[in-house]
Order: sequence, then C-alpha cells, then structure tokens
Amino acid sequence: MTLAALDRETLGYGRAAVLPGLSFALAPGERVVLLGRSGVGKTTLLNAMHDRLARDHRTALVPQDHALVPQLSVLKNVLMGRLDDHGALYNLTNLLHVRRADRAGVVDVLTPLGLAELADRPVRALSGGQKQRVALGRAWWRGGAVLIGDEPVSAVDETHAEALLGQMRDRFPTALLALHDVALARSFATRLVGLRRGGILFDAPATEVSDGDIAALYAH
Ligand SMILES: Nc1ncnc2c1ncn2[C@@H]1O[C@H](COP(=O)(O)OP(=O)(O)OP(=O)(O)O)[C@@H](O)[C@H]1O
Repeated sequence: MTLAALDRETLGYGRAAVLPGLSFALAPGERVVLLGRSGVGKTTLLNAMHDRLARDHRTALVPQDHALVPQLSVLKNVLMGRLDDHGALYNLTNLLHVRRADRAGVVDVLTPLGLAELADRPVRALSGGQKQRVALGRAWWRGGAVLIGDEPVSAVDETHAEALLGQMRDRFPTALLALHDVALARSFATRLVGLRRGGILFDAPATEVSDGDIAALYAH
C-alpha cells in the first residue's frame, strides 16, 4: 500500500528537467530521508510529493524557508496550521482575539518545543533556531497522516535536532524529510534515498545503506 506515488514522472521547472522519469512511492509508517548534494533536487521531490499527498491525506509541511508571517506572534503563526479547518470568519476573529481553547492547545504544542514563553512575541524578533521551532510547532498543531520537512532541524544543534525529530516521530505516523546531517538521517530514517545527478542512486532500508554508498553520493 502507498500513500502517494510518482510513476516515471519528470520533475523540474519550465523546460529544465531536474529529475527526469522519476519513480518514487511513500508507504504508511515509513520515515524516509532524502540525501544528496545541494541542488540535486531534494526540495523539488518533496514539493511534488507534497502536492500528491495533500490530495488524499492530511499533510503537514515544514518548508525550508519556514514561510512564517514575521509581524504576527508565535501563537498566531502556529494557529495557521489549522486555517483550512475553519471558515474565514472564525479565522479572522481568532486572529484578532485568539479563542481560549485554541490558545491552550497551542501552548501545549509550544511547551515541548521550548517556546511557551515566547508565545506572544512577534516572529520577526526571534532567532533562526526559534523561528524553525515555530515552523515545527505549526506542523505539530496541524497534525495529520504525513509530515513533509525540508531541512526541518537545520538551525538547531545536534542534541536539540534529535529531540525535535523524536517529537516528530511521536506525532506523525509517516514522514518524508530532506536532511543534510547523515548521522541524524541514519538515527531517524527507516529508509534512505540518495539522489545524485538527476536520479536515485540508492533507495533502501536505512540499515542496508553503507558508509560507502553515502560517500558515493557526495563524491565529486
Ligand atoms: N523555482 C525554480 N525555478 C527554476 N529552477 C529551480 C527552481 N527551484 C529550484 N531550481 C533548480 O532546480 C534544481 C534542484 O533544486 P532543489 O531546490 O530541488 O535542490 P535541493 O537538493 O533541495 O538543494 P539544497 O540542498 O541546496 O536545498 C537546482 O538546480 C535549482 O537551481
């Protein structure tokens, strides 16, 4: 069974193919990490899979640039994770004055992320690592069957990154991430996918991917 799949599809921009004729599928319960050099197409593949997954499954996204609203508070940015669950009137009034139950729910999400004290601070006044945790908080608040994350822990140190990925694992049954930290990828993933030069170099259970496979991925 698969949640979503690409079958020999060409991904790219305009006439420029980044990943020609690509086949890729995500099954429930998997934690898949994409590895590969900068510019190889990890974001391109994540976006294509997000489009596909979101048609049939509730999907939470942590984009590489976070896509936060800098003028709004941490609390209100996190609330945006559920905008499409409500009508415009609910959302507008909630932005003016956050409902008590929503506030309490968001604070429960912010607490393990170490952000509860910053709930009312505008996002523009946060550090890079704090902003990244707000983007994670928005995804936690959204919840769903799948999380798609594009370098979702790149701005925090390794110990915190592991803890955040642990929270992710507890909250989402299935995840598809791009990570540049191989050790972190190994500790999180059930399956590792190496992209190189327009295609998939390896796609295997994490325990079967050797250090040599990884080295080949990044070799010049
Ligand atoms: N909007 C766009 N229009 C045209 N080309 C793009 C666009 N976005 C990305 N590209 C190109 O597509 C290729 C793959 O980019 P992508 O962002 O998917 O790589 P990546 O593996 O995620 O890189 P990184 O690790 O640096 O984030 C690159 O050559 C990039 O320059």
